[in-house]
Amino acid sequence: MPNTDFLSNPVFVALDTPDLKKAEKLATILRPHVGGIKLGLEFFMAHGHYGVEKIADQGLPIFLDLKFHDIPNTVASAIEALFQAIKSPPAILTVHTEGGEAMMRAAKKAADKGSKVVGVTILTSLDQSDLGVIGMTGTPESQVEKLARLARRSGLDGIVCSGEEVEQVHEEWRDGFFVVPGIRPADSVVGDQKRVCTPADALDRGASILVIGRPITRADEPAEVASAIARQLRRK
Ligand SMILES: O=c1ccn([C@@H]2O[C@H](COP(=O)(O)O)[C@@H](O)[C@H]2O)c(=O)[nH]1
Repeated sequence: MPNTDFLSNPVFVALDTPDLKKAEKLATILRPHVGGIKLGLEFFMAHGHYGVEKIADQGLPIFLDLKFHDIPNTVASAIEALFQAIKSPPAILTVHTEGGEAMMRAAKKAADKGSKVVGVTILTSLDQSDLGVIGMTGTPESQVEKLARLARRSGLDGIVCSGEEVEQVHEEWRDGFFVVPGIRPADSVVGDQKRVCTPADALDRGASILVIGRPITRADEPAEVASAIARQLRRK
């Protein structure tokens, strides 16, 4: 069974690097200060399930953020292949909600061996004007609400959304699991994120876990930043 012991510290640090040694070093120094580790496409492309297992050996729950988006058969087969290859299933997996209901159902069924499956709604790097350019009408909030309903109806465990929408969605889906990236402690560099929120605000609004990458991993002292965030969240 996957390690889901992340409720004591809701911070999942995103180790977004293709460098296995660097990821292992960061995992080692951050392990006492975070609740889990998020690995994404650039790490998986470079090291596959072998790399995921190396990081999982450090004992923290793994959120494998591969954002599956394809037809139902392909997504289900990809998840089954992952589960056959990997020693133990990741605690959390992602699919794109825009893949539709049948795809989400197939993903959840394939992942039934123990991973939570959450649906990515509107990426936190997009704002209202970006949605207009790709032909989406409505605000990010209204799109996220609509996609959250679809994810829930499709049997997913929860969604990925920004701190700007999580309160509203949590009101409607009380037992949903809400993953919130786009987290920026006050004064940190926003970079390519557009819908951002501080760690404390995201938690107050109903986030289940917070995904934090560069504000921690690119700090001069990553462990100090992670530990300060954990202390701040514990005081709440
Ligand atoms: O909407 C989304 C979905 C996923 N992410 C991922 O979260 C981290 C954020 O990293 P930062 O360095 O803290 O910006 C990254 O791995 C993304 O792939 C997201 O940002 N937004």
